[in-house]
Amino acid sequence: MNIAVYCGSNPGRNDHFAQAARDLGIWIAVHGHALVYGGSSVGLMGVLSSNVLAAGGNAYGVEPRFFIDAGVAQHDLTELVVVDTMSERKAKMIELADAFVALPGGVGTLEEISEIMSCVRLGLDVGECFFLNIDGFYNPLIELLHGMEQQGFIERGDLERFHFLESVEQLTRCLDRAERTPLAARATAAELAELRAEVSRESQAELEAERAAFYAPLQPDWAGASEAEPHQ
Ligand SMILES: C/C(=C\CNc1ncnc2c1ncn2[C@@H]1O[C@H](COP(=O)(O)O)[C@@H](O)[C@H]1O)CO
Repeated sequence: MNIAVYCGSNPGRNDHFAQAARDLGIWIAVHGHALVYGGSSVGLMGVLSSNVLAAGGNAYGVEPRFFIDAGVAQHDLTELVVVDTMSERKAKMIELADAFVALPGGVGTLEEISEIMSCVRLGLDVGECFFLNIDGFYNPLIELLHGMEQQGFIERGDLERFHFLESVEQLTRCLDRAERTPLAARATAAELAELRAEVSRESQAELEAERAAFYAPLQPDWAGASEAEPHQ
């Protein structure tokens, strides 16, 4: 599956964000998926893509020419698709991807995932829309969406199609399930809540083992330094 990930061009101030980008990148590679992303080497985008590549996965960048000229494109991508405008980039990423994930980020991330939310709401069947809500980063957006529903701007059914997950473990379970489920029969938020409850210590241990196996051949000092406390 081609997984589009939108995230900050800055790393943010919470180390859990980079840890999540790293874990998601490794998971994408180890599980034979491909990353579709904005193509930059900076911030969380850089952490994510470099970990996909380092773990032997495929990463497709879609980068406007002016960012390449500014020197922020990631090196050694599987393919760098060069476009002229930000609008072209968004359209190309939608064309290439089967599922869409927003990690923490700034207004660029919000703009990109908002287009996906809008497509999902209009029933355009672009693919499922996930938010990685690390340490409650997206809680204000959840609140805003509920406010929109209460004020009659969106329907409860719309809300249920935007999936907010609290950890990489929960997200990857849902991505696995999205891959196996025909678009028309994909999960509602209630079903995903049930699935979240099922996420066991075993799946966390599995991810930890994958990460440990990946880092084992590397320098022990920076492998250790990169292992922050697991987040939940
Ligand atoms: C290259 C310049 C400044 C460095 N800033 C960025 N570099 C690369 N990509 C960026 C930059 N700023 C925004 N983006 C794009 O927006 C999305 C994420 O943005 P967010 O606002 O950080 O969430 C992502 O698609 C980036 O491509 C000087 O021109």
